[in-house]
Amino acid sequence: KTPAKKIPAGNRGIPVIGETIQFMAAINSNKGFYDFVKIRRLKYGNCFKTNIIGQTHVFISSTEAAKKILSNEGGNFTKRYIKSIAKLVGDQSLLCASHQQHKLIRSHLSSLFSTTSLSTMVRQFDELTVNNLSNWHKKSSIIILHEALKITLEAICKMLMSLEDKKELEMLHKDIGLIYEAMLSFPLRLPWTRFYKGLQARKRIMNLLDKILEARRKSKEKYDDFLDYLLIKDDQIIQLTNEQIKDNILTMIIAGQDTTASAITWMVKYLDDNPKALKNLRAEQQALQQKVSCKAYLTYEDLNCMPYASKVVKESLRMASIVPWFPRMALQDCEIEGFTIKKGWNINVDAKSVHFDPMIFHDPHKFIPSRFDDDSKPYSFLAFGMGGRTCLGLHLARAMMLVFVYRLTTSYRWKVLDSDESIEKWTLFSRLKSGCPIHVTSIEEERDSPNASKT
Ligand code: HEM
Repeated sequence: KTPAKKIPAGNRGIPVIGETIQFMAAINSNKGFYDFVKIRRLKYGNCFKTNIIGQTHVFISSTEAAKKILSNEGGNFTKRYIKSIAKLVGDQSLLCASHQQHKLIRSHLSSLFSTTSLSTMVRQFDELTVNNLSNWHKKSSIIILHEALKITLEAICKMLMSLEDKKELEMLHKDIGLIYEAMLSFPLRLPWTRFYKGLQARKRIMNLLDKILEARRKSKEKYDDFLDYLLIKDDQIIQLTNEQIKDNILTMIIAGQDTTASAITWMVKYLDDNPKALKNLRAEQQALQQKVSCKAYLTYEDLNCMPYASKVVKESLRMASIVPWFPRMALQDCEIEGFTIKKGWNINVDAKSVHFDPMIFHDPHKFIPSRFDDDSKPYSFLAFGMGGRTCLGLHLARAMMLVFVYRLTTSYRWKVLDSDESIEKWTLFSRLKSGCPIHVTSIEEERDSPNASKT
């Protein structure tokens, strides 16, 4: 006899409103919105049910469930974001497009992330990082998050559409910030709401992209960027429409800037907390510096000579779990690990809890890069998702983190000035509220004056 199916436990809250208020309270607290999930998982176990903004949400946390849902072999699930996110990124965005549209857009976009474009990106990102870091020792403090947001945005905009105009970049920076703040807000279009301000910011960005697209279509010049590739006329390939191009350029900025900058910030903090790991890392990076010192900038191949730094990056991503869960919707009634999942329910893969499962990662709250010396269990490292919706920018994100950490560890020693671990409110991706302020001392100056401190 087959065992009876279970309905996930949980509190559906009060009629209509469900647990929306508790969810919003978590977003608005300095523990971050994941706290909503954490509290319920501790109470109900690895699979629980709740109701947010009129919808049933199940959260599930295990490598087996992650495999079943993310590999989606039975075609039981589709990706689904809450309404406010869908409106802000646009309905042609890769994040929200229908299954068929997604296939078409993803195939266009993934061809852009070739080894050749990654090599160009590494060179460009390194140049931006070197310039940005060059005067840090002259300042009393540096907020890592702010600097990382600046360089990741500049790098991504150059890669996508050769946008380098400082004024336009500044405007874009502000508007992308407004969109982030609106992503988790209640979708009310009233002029004083975060959601409305986010939509206005989206409009301004669309106008800028219209201008860039129009100029590009008229231009005879060759740009070596994503936009040029997307506009190439080829009868064999179905072309993307203007709307598809614009929504997906915005999507790549949104998906790439904040995530990578937050990951860099967490990495700097974890290294400051773990002097032994930092010492190992610095030794590796300084040895590499000796080898590559004849070149002005790092190459993509140089990143292969950073085995320890690669594990530092991976461990930082595990602990930070920047995207804590992955939202999907059940397309039909199905069963996962003995639990009944009804058609139309949202089912979220709780990646953060897999990352902190002591049965998978020993001492999960400790920063131990060497844990990745051996291959990890399938579907246990989920920082970039898995399956057909895996992060498109994962190699780029890793490369940016490696370049950044190389430049930081070979140029400076640093001390974090504020150890507050609060999470910033209203952000979709987990961000340190302090932004990780640091004070740096130059390693080069230290060499020149042997009595300088070596903290
Ligand atoms: C450390 C930085 C990053 C992290 C942690 C990250 C994480 C993720 C995760 C977890 C997903 C999948 C979510 C799901 O399955 O529901 C995703 C999707 C995506 N990411 Fe990233 N990402 C990062 C950087 C980037 C960068 C730099 C880009 C591009 C410039 C990018 C572009 C995308 C896109 C386009 C998708 C949607 C793919 C699809 O739905 O087919 N990401 N990312």
